[in-house]
Amino acid sequence: METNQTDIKLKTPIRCIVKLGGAAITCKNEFEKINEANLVTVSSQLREAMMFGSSSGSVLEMDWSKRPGMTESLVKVDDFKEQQVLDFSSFVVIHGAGSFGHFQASTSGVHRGGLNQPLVKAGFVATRISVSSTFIQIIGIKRGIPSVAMSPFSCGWSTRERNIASADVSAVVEALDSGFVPVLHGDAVLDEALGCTILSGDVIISHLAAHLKPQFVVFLTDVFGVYDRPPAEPNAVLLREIAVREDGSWSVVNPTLEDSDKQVEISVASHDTTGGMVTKISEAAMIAKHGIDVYIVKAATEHSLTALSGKLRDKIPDDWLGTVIRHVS
Ligand SMILES: Nc1ncnc2c1ncn2[C@@H]1O[C@H](COP(=O)(O)OP(=O)(O)OP(=O)(O)O)[C@@H](O)[C@H]1O
Ligand SMILES: C=C(C)CCOP(=O)(O)O
Repeated sequence: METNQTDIKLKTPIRCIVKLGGAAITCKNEFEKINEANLVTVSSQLREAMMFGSSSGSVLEMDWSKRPGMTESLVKVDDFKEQQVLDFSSFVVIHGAGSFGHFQASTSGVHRGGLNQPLVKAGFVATRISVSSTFIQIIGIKRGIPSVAMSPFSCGWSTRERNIASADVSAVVEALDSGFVPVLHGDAVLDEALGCTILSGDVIISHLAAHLKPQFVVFLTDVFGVYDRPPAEPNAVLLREIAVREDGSWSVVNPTLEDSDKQVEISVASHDTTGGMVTKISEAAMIAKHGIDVYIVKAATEHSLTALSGKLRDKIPDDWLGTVIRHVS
């Protein structure tokens, strides 16, 4: 894999890489519909976690621009002159597509490649417009978080047979070192073998974690964690802890199942072009292999705030709902 980074040195160690799952921040089955309530709560929780648990202090929107049709911005340029420099811990945010991008990509087959076909080429363009608009709305609802957009396609990321072939993280490192919160997203990218494909936010987070070595990784989604079968099915059991072995294989250690190596049953929405929960678990296992704890948790809940705040690193409280994926030697 050509990743163009030999020795990555961050000025400050990175605390957390978080994925805002498309199933949580959008209404995944409705075309291009944001789940605004979740997004607002998630943004507040992110800010609180970045500010080391403090929810106090004035929140200044980073963008005071007044656009046609918008009411007057509450923030004025002069407000920034009185503001103290805020001490944020280092986070990287990646958001999934949810109801943005997956519909365009699946109807035109962008994930399967074939850029020489007019429908695929148009689909590539349409997918990128859609995922970029999600992005704009997400950073629009920011809570004083100095976020900057870094689209994988625009940063030159590409794949070969759907695996990352080139993904220079130096721009992400520079943004972090300059005090910004880089925001990346699942994207349509060029593929050396297929022409094009869809790069999932779940794969991006795993690539970044391998190179940036955060203290922990959080996947926020619309269910409490990984279940032994699709959570809508009767008697689905939440898997609280999954142990990943040196060779990347994994098994459930809590709760104790009759057959701990039994694969979990997973359903994936028909318009999902990136594999849904299947991809998430395998990428989470890859991350855990590096000794980085991964938490899969329901967004906009007390459990997601606990995970984002890093409190699970010492001890997992009995009443915490979510799935921990960690390395065992
Ligand atoms: N065994 C399972 N355990 C947990 N969730 C499952 C399982 N099988 C299917 N699912 C479904 O997986 C979905 C979450 O995965 P999905 O990839 O859609 O999340 P996301 O990362 O939030 O979205 P996106 O990929 O659009 O960013 C849930 O809505 C859930 O119903
Ligand atoms: C362009 C698309 C559909 C990106 C998909 O990213 P994901 O939702 O994180 O799997």
